[in-house]
Parts: sequence; C-alpha cells; structure tokens
Amino acid sequence: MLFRPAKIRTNRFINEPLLDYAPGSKERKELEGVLEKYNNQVADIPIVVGDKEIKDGKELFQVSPHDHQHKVAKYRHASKDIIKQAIESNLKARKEWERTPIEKRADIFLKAADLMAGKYRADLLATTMIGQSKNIWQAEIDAACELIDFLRFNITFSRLVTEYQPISPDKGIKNSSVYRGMEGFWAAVTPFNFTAIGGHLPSAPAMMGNVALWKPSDTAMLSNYTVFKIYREAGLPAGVINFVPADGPTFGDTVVSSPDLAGINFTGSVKTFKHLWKQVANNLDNFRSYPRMIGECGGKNFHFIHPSADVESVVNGTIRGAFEFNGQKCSATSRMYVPESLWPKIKDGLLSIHKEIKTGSPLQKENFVTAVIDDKAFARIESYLNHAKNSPNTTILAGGTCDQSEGYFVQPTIIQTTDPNDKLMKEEIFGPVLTMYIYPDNKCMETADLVTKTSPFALTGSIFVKDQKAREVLIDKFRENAGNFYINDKSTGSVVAQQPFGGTRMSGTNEKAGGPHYLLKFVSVQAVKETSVPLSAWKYPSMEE
Ligand SMILES: NC(=O)c1ccc[n+]([C@@H]2O[C@H](COP(=O)([O-])OP(=O)(O)OC[C@H]3O[C@@H](n4cnc5c(N)ncnc54)[C@H](O)[C@@H]3O)[C@@H](O)[C@H]2O)c1
Ligand SMILES: N[C@@H](CCC=O)C(=O)O
Repeated sequence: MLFRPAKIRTNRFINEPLLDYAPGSKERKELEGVLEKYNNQVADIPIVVGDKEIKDGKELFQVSPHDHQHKVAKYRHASKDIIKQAIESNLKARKEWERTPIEKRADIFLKAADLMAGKYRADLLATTMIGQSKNIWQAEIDAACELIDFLRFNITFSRLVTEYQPISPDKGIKNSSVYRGMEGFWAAVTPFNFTAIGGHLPSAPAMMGNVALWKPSDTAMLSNYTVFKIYREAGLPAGVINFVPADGPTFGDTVVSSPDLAGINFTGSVKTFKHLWKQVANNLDNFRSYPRMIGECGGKNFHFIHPSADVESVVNGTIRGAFEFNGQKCSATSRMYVPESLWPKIKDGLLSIHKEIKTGSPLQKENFVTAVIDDKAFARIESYLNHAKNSPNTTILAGGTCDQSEGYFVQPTIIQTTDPNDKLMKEEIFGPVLTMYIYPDNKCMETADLVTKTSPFALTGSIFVKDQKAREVLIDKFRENAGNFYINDKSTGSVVAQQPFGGTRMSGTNEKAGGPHYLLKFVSVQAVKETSVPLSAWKYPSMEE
C-alpha cells in the first residue's frame, strides 16, 4: 500500500512539569551526586559516524564558563574526510529509515523523552550546568523540560501534518499523498545556549524520515553528547544521526560541497546563517535538489511600556527577560521604552531588585546571573560596556563591570540612553545588558513607530498596556516586528506547543519550532493518482460526433 495513515493519537501530551529541586528533595540529592561525578572527570567525547567512535585529531577542551581552568570535556574536530564519511554513513542509513513507519520512528523518540524525564534527567541538568553555566532552574527548563516537550509534541505534530489526504471525487480514481523524508541528508548546526535546541535540530528531521549530521557547538559539547547517547540508547539506528563536532567553516564548506545536501537546519547568529546561505547559493548547480534553509537567528527584543502599564509586571518581567541566563537568549529583552510618567517608579523597582541579584557559579543556588559562555562573548559584551561608559548619550544606572579572572562574569547592567538610535538600542549584544530610552508621554505613538524602525531584527517584543484602545493600536503597529509577540508579559520564555517560536526579518525564516508547521519543512510530499478503470478514450467529449 502506498499510503497508510499514521496511527498516532493527537493531544495525548502535556508539557513536562518542572521539578522543584528544593534542598533535601529526592531530585536535588540525585542531581548533587551527578554534578559531583561530572565535576571530577574530563569526559572524552568521540566523533560518532555510524557505529564508529572516532578520536582522531588534536585534542580540544570544553571548560566551565564560571571556572575556566576547569576542563569539562575533551573532544576533537572532524576533518573534511571524516565529515565526508559521516555523509556517506547518513546516506547508507537513509533508505531503511525513510521507509520505517512513522509510528516506529515516533516510538524511538518517545522512549528517548522518557529516558530524559527519568533515568538521565540529572545528567542533562548537570552537563548543562557545568558546561554552559545554567543554574538549576534554567537547566531544568531547557535541558529537561523543553527537550522532552520537543520530542513528545513533535509526535503529535507529525500526525497533524501528515493526516491530510486529497479528495477522490471520481469513481475509479484514488488520490493520495505520500509523506516522504527528503533525498540526501540534513546538516543540523546548533548553538551553545539551549541544550534543547541542540537535541531538537537533528531529531525533528529524523522524526520525519530524514537523516542528519549534527554539528554541536564547541561550548555545549558535553550536554549535547549526553543527548546524542540517549537517542542511541532509545533505539535510534546507527547513521540516522551522526554526531560530528567540527570547526564551523570546515563543516560548512564540506556539507555545501556535497550534492546530497537536503537542507540546513541552523540556529545561531545572523552572520553564520548568511554565510551558509551564500555558500549554498554559490553551489546551486552542484546539488541534486534545492537545499531547504532553516535559520533561527538573533534578536533585539523590546519591552514597550505604555503610560497605562502595570508597573510591577513591567519591573519583574524586565528583570527576568533581560537577565535570565545572562541575556544569552535570542529572545532576551535588551531595549526598553518607558514613558516619563512611569520612569521614577520603574527605575526604583529595577534598581532595588538589581541590588538583590547575585552573580556567580550556577552551582550555588543563590546566583541568578552566572558566567557568559566564553572569552569571545566576554570581550564582545565588555566592548558594549566600554561604549556605554564613553558615550555622552548614555548613563550606566547599575552594573557595568565585568571580571574574567576566574570565570567569564559580567554584572547585570542597566543603561539609560538619550539617543534611541544608539548602537545599544540596535545591535544584538547577547549578554546581561539592558538599555532604555525614556520618552515623553505625549510622544507615545511616535516612539512606538521609532521602535518598529530601529533594528533589523523581528524576533520577540512585548507591550505592557492596560488601556484597551492603545492596546489595539500598538498590536497593529508591531504586527511585523516580532515573530513572538507578548502583551503584558516578558519577551522570553516561550513554551513548546504553547508559543511556537521563531522570528522574521533578519531574525530568521520563522518556521515556528514547537508547533506543527515546523515539521512540514522536513517532508517531501509525493502525490499519487491511481486509476482502476481502463483508459478507454483519447478524444475530448467536444470532439465526439
Ligand atoms: N532564533 C532562535 O531560535 C535562536 C535560538 C538560540 C540562539 N539564537 C541565536 O544564536 C546566537 C548565539 O549562538 P552561537 O554563538 O552559538 O552562534 P554562532 O553563529 O556563532 O554558532 C552557531 C553554530 O554555527 C557554527 N558555525 C560557525 N561558523 C560556521 C560556518 N562557517 N559554517 C557552519 N557552521 C558554523 C558554530 O560552530 C555553532 O555550532 C545568537 O545570535 C542568538 O540570538 C537564536
Ligand atoms: N525558547 C526561548 C528562546 C530560545 C532562544 O535562545 C525563549 O523564548 O526564551
């Protein structure tokens, strides 16, 4: 039979509940034991091609961002030759995997999700805490709950996107759609900041019958390898996903020179995505099919405060939005527009919470802000702090210092600018730096217009407003400025299946990860028409005597 509808129940899942990790709780004790294990070892991470574990090449190290003398993991970069072997291995695995019924593929990822929710939850948290410097709560949201949700809800979504069958109004003709994986292989290029995104980018195409090369980020190696091993333990056949740590440009150059590239599933910076897209465009004549490009990139996310806003929501939402995970979220709040009338109260609120925020190791429960990912991120953020210190238009209201003697620590920083077009209001900083512009209340709508034109991004944005008429006007004004738009809530914290995620303009191709439409990108539909009555005439009725 050409088409057999998938027998997957929809709506059977709920979002994975967060555990509390209260001191003395069962999960806290287990996590502490696992943290100790990883703190006392340097994991040795291989390149995995099919069933082969490869440890060739120069040894490189992932370090703890909050303690950069602490080596967390040893790994090597795959050479061009090994990347080519990985592509061959993908292509060898493809035929059988693509023809495996979708329920069977789904069962493997469901098992992986269950292993993540139970047996390996503490491992996922510990490797994300030590390797990427997330505190317990942030690691629980990312490495456990979000990844588990991606895997489980993609099962539901795979059913939704493959259930349409065409109509067959003519007797003797059966029309059907066959939902195929794509020819060739996908390259999944993943960022450091979410373990969940690392695990999602290769698994989503695989769920839909594709094969993928997973190039993890050097600074998320340990957590990402932990995820990969869980996929294999759950029954993912060798070669369906190959784990290929590599130098970015070497990886990019090698995959785009293969005629079998089916697509690139990328999350990371605009610069890298544009580079990859240009490389694909330059190689168009060499590909068997047109590679599909998915890019989820950066943002310059705003909080726009209307004079009718609830000040407490603004203050709490902004602290969370700007400083959770040190502003290293694509959705982090990094520019804010406040009316003069509310500024004294909002300023007091922000500055008094700022005094309470502690910065330090993610392993100590009191620390809300931890270390930024590496020396390059530290230098980039420091250069923005220096700009704020030296510019006549800006005043640092809180924070503004940084120190990399032990770990890459940047104090959460609040800046006020009198120039709404200052680079602090335009460029992605990807650190704990929030800049605000105070506007006269009678220039509210003009200021909103300015927000829409200030930056090339359109990822997330929030309005805080109680006045209903103003609410409608602002919703309309910001229609094109945020792929994820919030009303009276912070600009971060999207949840799988609740707020499918992605931005437009330079923020990305907006495929909406965590929603059903995302999976369509990995499907190549074959339309089949089968006729069961003999074809008895060639003339049109109009030609008959
Ligand atoms: N929109 C979203 O959903 C989303 C989510 C998370 C992060 N981000 C964005 O990601 C960025 C931070 O992540 P990052 O610092 O890891 O980004 P990055 O662009 O530096 O790296 C992303 C990945 O690309 C690889 N890479 C670098 N050069 C390459 C090349 N020439 N060819 C192939 N691969 C190459 C890196 O090794 C890494 O694995 C921020 O801009 C952030 O906003 C976006
Ligand atoms: N899902 C995340 C964004 C991921 C980007 O880094 C959020 O909405 O906070």
